[in-house]
Formats: sequence, structure tokens, C-alpha cells
Amino acid sequence: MTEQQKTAARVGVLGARGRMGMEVCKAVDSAADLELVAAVDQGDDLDAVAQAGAEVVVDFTTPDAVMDNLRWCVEHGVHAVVGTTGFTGQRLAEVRGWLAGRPGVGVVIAPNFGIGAVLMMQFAARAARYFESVEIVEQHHPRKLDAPSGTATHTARLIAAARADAGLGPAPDATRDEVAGARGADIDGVRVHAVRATGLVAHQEVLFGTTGETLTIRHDSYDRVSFMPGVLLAVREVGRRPGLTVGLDALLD
Ligand SMILES: NC(=O)c1ccc[n+]([C@@H]2O[C@H](COP(=O)([O-])OP(=O)(O)OC[C@H]3O[C@@H](n4cnc5c(N)ncnc54)[C@H](O)[C@@H]3O)[C@@H](O)[C@H]2O)c1
Ligand SMILES: O=C(O)C1=N[C@H](C(=O)O)CCC1
Repeated sequence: MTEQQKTAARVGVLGARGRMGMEVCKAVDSAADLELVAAVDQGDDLDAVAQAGAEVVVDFTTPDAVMDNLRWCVEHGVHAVVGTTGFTGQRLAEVRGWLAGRPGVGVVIAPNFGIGAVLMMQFAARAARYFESVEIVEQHHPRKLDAPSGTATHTARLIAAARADAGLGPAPDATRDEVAGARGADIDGVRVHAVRATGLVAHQEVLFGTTGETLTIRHDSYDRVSFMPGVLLAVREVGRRPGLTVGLDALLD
């Protein structure tokens, strides 16, 4: 074992055989200051993570699995970086409840670890107050289990909060006859349309409109490697941030 390995942070990956998990294993393996000590997937025993002495766990599993995994991490004093989607306000409150009993443990949950995607969400939140209309179109690969995406849901919530702060009412929409779903999902009053097509990875457009002009903010992840700088940043930072951090914004600043 080299001197560097002795001081490297010990990382476990959950969902290690999945699309994101495999990419995370490669990224951790290639980082001189991190050591991949456990790669766990469905059916494997989580105790392998404890036995390997993991200090940080990265979870890219499924919305059905992630809460049990996260609870296990908090109970075992292991910091967690979570990219898995499906986090409602209720789920976040539950995680905060677990963390209250383990004040030294840090958890970072981010709907999108792409730096460009984080900026796209920030730009959208900043623009929201100036436009009476807004809709989100997210586009992903067809093997994605959830719709709309976690990123689109998070963006819609940020926009809705900014609109409420600015005293904006509902966006104008005269639709009277609708084939179910034609106007997309309603997330806190913001319409979100989900496209699934082979060849796509992860893409999102936020379309704003007001009299005489529109503004489109678009982000594209063409490769899952785009998420890795954000994931590694969170892995390095999570132990210095006890409690729950939602989104990558605080870590970038
Ligand atoms: N935050 C981000 O930047 C970001 C980026 C891409 C994907 N995601 C999200 O990450 C999640 C995974 O995406 P993916 O494309 O890698 O999916 P995937 O289906 O390729 O991988 C999920 C893996 O988790 C495994 N798994 C299921 N239950 C498990 C359990 N209990 N313990 C351990 N492993 C388990 C599956 O067997 C599979 O290998 C999704 O929720 C997706 O939306 C987030
Ligand atoms: O490929 C996925 O699945 C992705 N999920 C996240 C989401 O739902 O927002 C992030 C982008 C990729």
C-alpha cells in the first residue's frame, strides 16, 4: 500500500453495477485521494460496506431502494452522497430526523451532479420572476424509471418559489379540452414535459415567455462522465458538512 492510499478517503458505491454506479467506481478508482473499498449492488449485503471500513458511501440505486440504504448509512455513521432521484419534501424531512440523532454524519443529496445542470437551475430560478409563462421540457434515455426527472422536479420547485416570492400568479393557459397528459405534469404549478428516446442521456430546457420575447435555458449531458466532477466534489466535502445538504450549490460556492 502506498503512502497516498493510507490517507485516501475510503469510499463505497451502492448501485455499483448500474450506469451511474459503474462510472462512479471508475472515477473513484482514478482519484489519487480516494480509495474504492466496496462496490455493492442489489442482493449484496450492505455489511460489506461496514466491513470494508467505508467512510463515505455514494448511492445511485433506485427511488425504491435509496431510503433504506441512506438510513443504514446514517445509523452506521457513514457519510452519504446521493444522486438517486425520488426525494420529496417528506423524504427529506425523514432524513433530517435520522441525522438529528447522529450529529457528526453528513448527507449530500443532489438531483443533478452536472455543474452545467446546477447552473441551469440557478439561472432558471433567477429568470423566473421576469416571465409570466414558464414550462420545462426534460429529455432522457428510455431506460429511466422515473418521470418527470429529479432535475425537472427540483427546477420546477425553485421556479415556483421564485414566482411566489415575486407575487406572480398562475401562468396564462386557456386550455379547455385536453387529452390527458397533453399539457404535461403539474409540479407546484409549473408544467413539466418528459421525453424518452434512445440516444439521449440527460437534457433539459426551461422555456420562459413574456410579451414579445422568450428565453430558453438549456443544458445537455451527453455522457455520464459529466456528473463525475460533482460527485467527487461531494465525496470530498460531505465529511466536513454534518447534517443534510440538498443540491450541489452550497458546495460549489
Ligand atoms: N444526481 C445525478 O446527477 C444523477 C445522474 C444520473 C442518474 N441519476 C439517478 O441515479 C439513479 C440511478 O440511475 P442509473 O441510470 O445508474 O440506473 P441503473 O438502473 O443503471 O442503476 C441502478 C443500480 O442500482 C442497483 N440497485 C437496485 N436496488 C439496489 C439496492 N437495494 N442496493 C444496491 N443496489 C441496488 C440496480 O441493480 C442497478 O444496478 C436514478 O434515480 C437516476 O435518476 C442521478
Ligand atoms: O439518467 C438519469 O436517470 C438521470 N437522472 C437524474 C434526474 O432524474 O434528474 C439526473 C439526470 C440523469
